[in-house]
Amino acid sequence: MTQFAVRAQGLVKRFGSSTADSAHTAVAGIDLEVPAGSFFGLVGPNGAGKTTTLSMITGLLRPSAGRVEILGHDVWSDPAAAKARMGALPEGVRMFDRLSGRELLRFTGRLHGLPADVVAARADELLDVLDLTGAANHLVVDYSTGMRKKVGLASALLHNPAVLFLDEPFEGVDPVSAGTIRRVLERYTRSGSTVIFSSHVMELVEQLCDRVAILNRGRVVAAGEVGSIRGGRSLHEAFLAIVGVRAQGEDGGLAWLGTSSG
Ligand SMILES: Nc1ncnc2c1ncn2[C@@H]1O[C@H](COP(=O)(O)OP(=O)(O)OP(=O)(O)O)[C@@H](O)[C@H]1O
Repeated sequence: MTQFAVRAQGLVKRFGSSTADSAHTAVAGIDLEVPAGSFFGLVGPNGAGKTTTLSMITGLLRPSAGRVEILGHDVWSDPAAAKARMGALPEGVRMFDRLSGRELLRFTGRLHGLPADVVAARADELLDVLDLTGAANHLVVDYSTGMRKKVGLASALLHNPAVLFLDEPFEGVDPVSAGTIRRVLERYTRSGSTVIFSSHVMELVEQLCDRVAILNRGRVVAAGEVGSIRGGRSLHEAFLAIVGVRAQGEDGGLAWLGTSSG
């Protein structure tokens, strides 16, 4: 029987009053099944609902409707069990950035209840693998975007979770750091753990993931093995065909753009 790392049923998120005209449905009923051991990509155009979906799945945002399980544990009725099994690198969530990288990892490890010596050893190893040893004693507030992503990834991995959620882990990251992150994730999934990450970089999703879900306007419009979604095309082409691109010339207007007046 397939074991699911993540099972989401009927997830809905409405922002604003549910009755008023101003209510906005960001996620309009999502079902998602991620088999344990998958490298799973969540893709979609801007505003499709990726971050909102990941936030509901990881217990950061309460759904308006629906339920989510992590390895059989309900995220909202049994949060401690579900959260013990997951690590997350959310987008835009503040870190304790007045700590150094090493302090942040040690603090995170102690929050997970790990013994101090285990935390210290794992923190040093993660800092080394992620090329952060040289910056380990610098404040996180002074880190570059790529360094912040890497220390966030280290924090998410420290307690060796079975399921890892990453919201745009490669956004704003240079190719060297992206390669480092990639190697760590590949090493992690080889041991049977599960990664679910959102991205706009189709080439990366195509190379890394075995399964993918395409979101558009708050719904899953395609999901399955990457090969079957691609259907002989590149994932980029499949994405454009499934999501739909505006026909040429439909951009209209902007006749003034590029016609210099002086
Ligand atoms: N706190 C909020 N209040 C109101 N609307 C919100 C809120 N958060 C997200 N939304 C809306 O929900 C929709 C989905 O947003 P979300 O950030 O989940 O999309 P996304 O697929 O992650 O987009 P991107 O690729 O641009 O990061 C958008 O229309 C967004 O404006």
